[in-house]
Amino acid sequence: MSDRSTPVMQLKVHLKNAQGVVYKEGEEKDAAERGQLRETTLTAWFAANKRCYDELESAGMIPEDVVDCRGIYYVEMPEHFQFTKGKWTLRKNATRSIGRMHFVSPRDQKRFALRVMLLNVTDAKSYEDLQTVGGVFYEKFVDAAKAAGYLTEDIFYEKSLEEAASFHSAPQLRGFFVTLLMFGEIHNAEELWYRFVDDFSEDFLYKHLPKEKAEALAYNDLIDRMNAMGEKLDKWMSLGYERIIPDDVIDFDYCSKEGDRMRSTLVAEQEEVVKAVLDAVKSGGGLIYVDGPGGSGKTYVYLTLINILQGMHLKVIPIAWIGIAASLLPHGRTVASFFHLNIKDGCKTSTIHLQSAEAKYLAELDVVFWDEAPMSPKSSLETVDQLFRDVTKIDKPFGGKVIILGGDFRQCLPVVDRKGTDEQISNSIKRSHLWPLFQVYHLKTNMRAQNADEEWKSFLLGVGDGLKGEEGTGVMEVPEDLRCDGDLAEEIFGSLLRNGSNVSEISKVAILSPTNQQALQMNQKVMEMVPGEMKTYFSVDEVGDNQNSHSDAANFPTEFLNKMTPSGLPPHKLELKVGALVMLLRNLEVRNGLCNGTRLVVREMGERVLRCAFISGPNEGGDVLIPRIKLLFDSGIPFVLQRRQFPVRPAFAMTINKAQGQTFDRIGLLLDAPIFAHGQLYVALTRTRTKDGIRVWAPEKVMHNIVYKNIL
Ligand SMILES: Nc1ncnc2c1ncn2[C@@H]1O[C@H](COP(=O)(O)OP(=O)(O)OP(=O)(O)O)[C@@H](O)[C@H]1O
Repeated sequence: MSDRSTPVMQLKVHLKNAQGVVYKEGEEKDAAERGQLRETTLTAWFAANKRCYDELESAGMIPEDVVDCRGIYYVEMPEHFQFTKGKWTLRKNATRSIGRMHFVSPRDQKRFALRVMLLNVTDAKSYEDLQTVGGVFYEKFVDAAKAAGYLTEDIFYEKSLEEAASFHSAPQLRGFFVTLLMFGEIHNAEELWYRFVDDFSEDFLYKHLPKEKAEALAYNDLIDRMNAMGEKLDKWMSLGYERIIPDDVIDFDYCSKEGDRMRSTLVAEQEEVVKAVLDAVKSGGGLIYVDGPGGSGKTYVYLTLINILQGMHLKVIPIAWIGIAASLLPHGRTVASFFHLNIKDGCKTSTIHLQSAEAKYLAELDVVFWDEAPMSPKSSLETVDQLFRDVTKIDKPFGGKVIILGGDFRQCLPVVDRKGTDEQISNSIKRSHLWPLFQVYHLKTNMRAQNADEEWKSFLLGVGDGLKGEEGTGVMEVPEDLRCDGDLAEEIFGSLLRNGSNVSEISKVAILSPTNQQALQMNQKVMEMVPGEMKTYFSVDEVGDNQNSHSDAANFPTEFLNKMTPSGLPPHKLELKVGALVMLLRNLEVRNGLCNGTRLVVREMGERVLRCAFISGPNEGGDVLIPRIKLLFDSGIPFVLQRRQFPVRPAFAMTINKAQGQTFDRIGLLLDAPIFAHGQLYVALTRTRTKDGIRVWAPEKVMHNIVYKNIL
């Protein structure tokens, strides 16, 4: 890191005769000609190399006043020479710079391949030299880079598809391909499509459809899967297949009748919410927050309302902050993907263009249902407010739409990296200037566990409301009948694993802990208890923000990167067994239930593909293929960690935050590090339907109930 104060020099990456120029209107032609004459850092590098070789040929040596850049990479030039007046020259003073090549998106195939060649080739005297590999000239940079073996990613993804195709199921293979496109750096999507087109369209071919129709249907399925994730297939490829709009015609009559039927079953407090929403719709806008602990029927009320409103031909969209909650709603989407929020800037902006089809769709929406709202940062709410004002051109909150937020402030709040309590609270939607505009309705009756032990239910509410635990510290004794004094892994998983219980039984139990580190260790322990052979997958780790020069990357040796397992990333050394439970770490396909947090069981372990099955939910038992993808992590570190690995972690144990939204028959709560954040104890203890399902391991037999009362 001694380079910190070294100046950084940006180096151009442009195709032949495509250097940028500045021009005035009307002078374009002159400017273009001028541009071609002007040397850039790149063309000057070619020229410097050429001069070396010309001198060698004519004089047999390189004179002292000539730049000798033989064996020097383009990005290294500023370390040795200076660039003045369109030429690389000997440095006059001692200041050295670090070179960085301009970032190029992998989707800009030609320039990306050129950049890859520049990273790996020295002594090039021209573009043609870069395009010549092993004496063969390649018309395209992409082909040259492949021939030289620098685009190994393409080969990796091709092999992944080959392996996935052998597991054989066309819809799964299409899902797999979409994941590869979205999370890999694929430069040859079209080529891969044509290579595997028969595998992609096999289900339609099987129905004896003509080949062209079958391919069009498969291609359309890719478009729809991409759209459902808020992405566009034509970013990767745009082929001339006929567009077949999915058949999602709404049966208004059915919705209207179903809405009426469900409404007739509501309890009074639920009916009050329905009435308030219908009034808001009638009066042309309204903001409502539905508060309710788990099981109080929030989702049931949303479903009732969605049916009623669709029966009235209104446009509604259900969204949720976390993927798992979104996948439980009909056509549910995550907030960030639906509104194209920039996660990188903390959701302060959206990338939706006001002239786009998405903007038009938003302007036409009538009602938005936003579940798990307390987990959303206030910036997301404020950005969505502004977005609706912009797309509708109506300067009212949310452009006059009806917005229904729902959730439970007793549960965990938005995660703010490495920040303290104050930041967490100030990041909550309750601290937004929009919050006072929401009318709050409370659902209190637990509709899920109506027959459960009243005393336990009221104990849990006491925990959630911060009435249990010592004032200030939250310390409370672990109730005697919840205590585990022995080995928690053994108590929760021992007999299940020894007796060879089926997946469905094993999936109904879990160990929860406040920190990632404890969960990782516990997973290792339980994985060893699982019968069968262990397979180890090592990740490929790199420093990768595409701006780093060779010297930056060298500051972070691979062994150092390998040791990192930040939360949200799979480990470098991923140990799995057939029958092991794993948790997905990315929203791969929310529409199909593949969300960040979804638990799966491993069925088959290939080299580049895992075949897993859903263990719960509407897809239970269904197979899914998981590829190795590129996962990025840059929070709190001075570089981007790029890890290619299966986006899964063992899921016998998980953090309490990850368990939010899931229900188990039995949990073990591992508290060798104490609970530290708002709502964690409440979330942990409410994951089971009954008290008998809970075992707590805690030193000194105490636990901490942390509740920020000013957020409730
Ligand atoms: N009025 C009702 N009539 C019949 N069943 C109901 C009613 N309200 C809720 N339920 C049922 O109670 C259970 C819990 O309801 P629901 O899932 O909607 O709660 P929730 O508040 O969304 O819970 P969570 O926050 O845990 O997701 C569900 O099985 C639901 O079908």
